[in-house]
Amino acid sequence: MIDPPSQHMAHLITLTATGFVPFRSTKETDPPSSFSLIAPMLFWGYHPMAAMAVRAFSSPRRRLRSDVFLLMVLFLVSASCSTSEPQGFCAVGYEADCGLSSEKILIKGGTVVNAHRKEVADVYIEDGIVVSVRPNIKVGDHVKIIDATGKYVMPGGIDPHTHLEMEFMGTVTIDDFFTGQAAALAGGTTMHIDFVIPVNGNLTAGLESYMNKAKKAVMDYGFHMAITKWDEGVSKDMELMVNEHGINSFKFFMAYKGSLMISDELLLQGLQKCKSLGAIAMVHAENGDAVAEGQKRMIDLGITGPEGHALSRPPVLEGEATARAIRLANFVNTPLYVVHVMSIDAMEEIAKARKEGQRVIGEPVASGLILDDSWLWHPDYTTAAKYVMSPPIRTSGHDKALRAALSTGVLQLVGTDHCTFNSTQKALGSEDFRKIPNGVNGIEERMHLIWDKMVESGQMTVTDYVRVTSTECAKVFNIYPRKGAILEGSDADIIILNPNASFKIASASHHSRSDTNVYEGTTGKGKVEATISQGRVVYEDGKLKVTPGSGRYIRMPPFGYLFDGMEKADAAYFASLNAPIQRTKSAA
Ligand SMILES: NC(=O)NCCC(=O)O
Ligand SMILES: [Zn+2]
Repeated sequence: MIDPPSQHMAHLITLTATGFVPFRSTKETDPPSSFSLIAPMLFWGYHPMAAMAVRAFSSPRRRLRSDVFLLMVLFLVSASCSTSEPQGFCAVGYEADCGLSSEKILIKGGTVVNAHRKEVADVYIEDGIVVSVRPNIKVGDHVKIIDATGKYVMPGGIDPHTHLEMEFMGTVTIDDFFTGQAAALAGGTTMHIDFVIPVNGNLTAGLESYMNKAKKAVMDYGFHMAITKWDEGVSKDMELMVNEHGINSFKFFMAYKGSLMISDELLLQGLQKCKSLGAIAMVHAENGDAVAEGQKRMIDLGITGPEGHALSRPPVLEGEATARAIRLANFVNTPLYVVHVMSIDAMEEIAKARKEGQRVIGEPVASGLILDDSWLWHPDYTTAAKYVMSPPIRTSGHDKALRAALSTGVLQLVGTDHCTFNSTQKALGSEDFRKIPNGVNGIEERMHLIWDKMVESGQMTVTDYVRVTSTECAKVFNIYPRKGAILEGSDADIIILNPNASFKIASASHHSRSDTNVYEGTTGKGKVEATISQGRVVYEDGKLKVTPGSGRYIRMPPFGYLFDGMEKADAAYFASLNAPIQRTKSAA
């Protein structure tokens, strides 16, 4: 658990976690700039003391007390370190080089896997880019050699669905762009796409706020944007987001009545706007009005615990909203992306639409593929509450059906919806399940869980694993083959996975700031042993080496492959109308 809200805190965590003296910049007199972020290279191996220290700052009350202590320590630490705050961020298109030293790396003898093929080959990396992929590459001195014999060399995972430092249900998700991304890297994910939540409906203010949050980023990231209200300003701002700010997807919440939920009328406006901009419309598909009724029903029945969450929003409400969104997208003739598909009901609506030729993407998440809802009935509140997310984790059987749909191409890519709250935050709903902050962890666990459950079990090929964890996301959001592939010219975001090693998940050793983990105690085969991000080894031998501020904002251009040929379908539609009919005016 590490999350410095500032560079100063990063120094402190380095001290606490490893006992190292913080790296002291030789450029202390330089003016504040993003370069100052490069100084503290955080060597972050797991250490029980670090875990204790981090956990000690988890609960809001303890945090307040410890913040005073931290401020004192920070004052002392900052006296000997650069005091510069991060300025700006490494944005693709603005700065070619963020000033980080590049590494030359040769990964030797592994099985290199892309979504389209696997081959035994070497991979040579220079300046953050894959330079060559072929057998027997010879290199000179000063090249770091990594022996990957017997291991898989794959594109780093891309998580299409995260919520870092999100204000939600009266609190803020506990992982921010530092801890959340560090956790991601430790688990083999090298890029994620987070959701910008507008400020009072204002998109520009929302983006500014998230750009600030992301200043401490340690890996590449992109943004989707939520749409929570509709007027001329929002419509114009959507144009700005796409054409100026590199956002090519907008999310519409059909649930969370009274906060994020939008009406069908707004959804329709939004779908039309997305189509005109070449942006992907995404939906959280649950019938929010019916959920509110279901919640009232449970409370009237005296069901106030976490089980009430699942009982109040059954699969039929997810299926209904999914079907509605699909039909509206069909009416508009624009692609639709359904986030966190949690039930057979929703999955079957997607299957039906795809069979009929509609461009619908279905994203299951790790929790829905792996877990079942029996946890919500656990007698211990803290245990039960950590499984509360929306749509809910379903009864046993939905998970298996979703895995089958993923392996057969009915669903296309896997996210996490990493939206983590610690047990103190989850306790906000101890008297009323409606107040339990919705969300579970997953950003660190996804790559391991999907490997073990899908590949190790024999249900999915290794190439399909790469497709669902990385390549398809890069393609849908139009950043392939820069991301999602190990090809000459691709970004060197790479993992090395040992299929014979094992993993064990535990809150005591994970890198999230949370004190709980919904996969607590889970073991499996297939271990990410090294993560390379932007051409630098950031995770190796169980240790993280991350640099706050080194994460780059990845712009995602509009009109990705899902829009190819859409205009022909539009033309066919107009031709089919057989209208208007020329009528003569009747004499009467
Ligand atoms: N899924 C969830 O429970 N929390 C995050 C917000 C959302 O994606 O609905
Ligand atoms: Zn959602």
